[in-house]
Amino acid sequence: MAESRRFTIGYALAPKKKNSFIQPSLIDLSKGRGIDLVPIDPSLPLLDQGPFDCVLHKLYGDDWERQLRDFSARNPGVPVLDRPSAIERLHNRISMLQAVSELEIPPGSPDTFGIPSQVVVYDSAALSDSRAVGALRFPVIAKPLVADGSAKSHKMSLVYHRAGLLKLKPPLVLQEFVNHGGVIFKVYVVGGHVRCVKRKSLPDVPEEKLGSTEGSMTFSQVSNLTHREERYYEQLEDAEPPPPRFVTDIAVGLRRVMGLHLFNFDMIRDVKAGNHYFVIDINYFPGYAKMPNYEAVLTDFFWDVLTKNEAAATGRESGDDDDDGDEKKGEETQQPPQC
Ligand SMILES: O=P(O)(O)O[C@@H]1[C@@H](OP(=O)(O)O)[C@H](OP(=O)(O)O)[C@H](O)[C@H](OP(=O)(O)O)[C@H]1OP(=O)(O)O
Ligand SMILES: Nc1ncnc2c1ncn2[C@@H]1O[C@H](COP(=O)(O)OP(=O)(O)O)[C@@H](O)[C@H]1O
Ligand SMILES: [Mg+2]
Ligand SMILES: [Mg+2]
Repeated sequence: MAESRRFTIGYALAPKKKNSFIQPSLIDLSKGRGIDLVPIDPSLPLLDQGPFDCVLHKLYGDDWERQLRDFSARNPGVPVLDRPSAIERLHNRISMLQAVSELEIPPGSPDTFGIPSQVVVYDSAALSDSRAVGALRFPVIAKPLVADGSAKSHKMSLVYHRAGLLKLKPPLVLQEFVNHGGVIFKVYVVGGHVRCVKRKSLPDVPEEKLGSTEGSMTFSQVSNLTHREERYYEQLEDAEPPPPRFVTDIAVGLRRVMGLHLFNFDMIRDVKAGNHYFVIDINYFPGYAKMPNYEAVLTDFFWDVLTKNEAAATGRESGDDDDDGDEKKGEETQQPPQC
């Protein structure tokens, strides 16, 4: 009896990511579908490793990107998830959110979306220049411009008043703080699969405090903090999720515009408008292990990428000119998201 085809996915991940994502449950489920997940050693040349049917990665740095480019040049038929040139825009908090402005969503939903007003500040002098920051309404969140996975890139300040800007260290993005009921919606995208989950966020700034509160408050990765306060759980449970169709439309649009398969985005609902949402953050290859049933979702995705790629390669060999390009590798059926 003929052996069934097995696939090998090489993964290159930082140790923390490897520990959270490469769980025995994922390895076993994938293995059962004929997919072996094999670590890539980033300290050795990528070209000396493999062979791989697909490369999965989240590493930063020019050397790694060069290695991936060389790998793709030598192995043009092997999908690399995702292309470094597509990931690049997510390393800068301005180009990241420009993707949202590029979306064309079919009309029909009563819900609307956008990004908060923001300005980029490259040097300290601009922090006291009213031409640069004068149009912003306070409070604002100061976010490091670069989102490179470092602890520093997640360190933010909620600044209540213009004087609070002076101690900040550019380059950074000043973004208007939006009262949103203390809950964010994290939308995880894995190819065609979309899943929305609720997480705690910064609490609203009461109207009476606006304009009167001095100074600033620093914080980091607030949605990952383990708060025991019941208030948060109540807020989370009570929060009405955004309509699934609306979430899917944004997810599909972002995926097309960015050319990425693996990402999530953070969305908040303006408490004032009620049906207006702001996308505030987009992350490449986020913490999928926190997504319910992530093993099955990722295994299905791997299977789709590998089998469609193989079918395309076979078509190419047999002269069937049906190559619809890298963009379509890993295209799956669209699932409605759940919150
Ligand atoms: O580690 P986790 O599970 O908290 O995942 C982080 C993400 O959390 P999330 O899934 O959105 O709740 C996290 O998302 P946020 O930026 O916190 O919204 C980032 O994607 C982070 O990657 P990096 O530090 O920006 O390179 C992700 O960190 P890495 O696992 O990629 O290091
Ligand atoms: N414009 C905003 N208005 C209100 N809260 C915000 C805004 N931007 C960010 N936040 C809060 O700050 C947190 C971190 O900001 P985010 O841009 O998601 O950075 P990170 O990449 O570190 O997750 C969000 O999860 C949310 O709680
Ligand atoms: Mg975030
Ligand atoms: Mg982020």
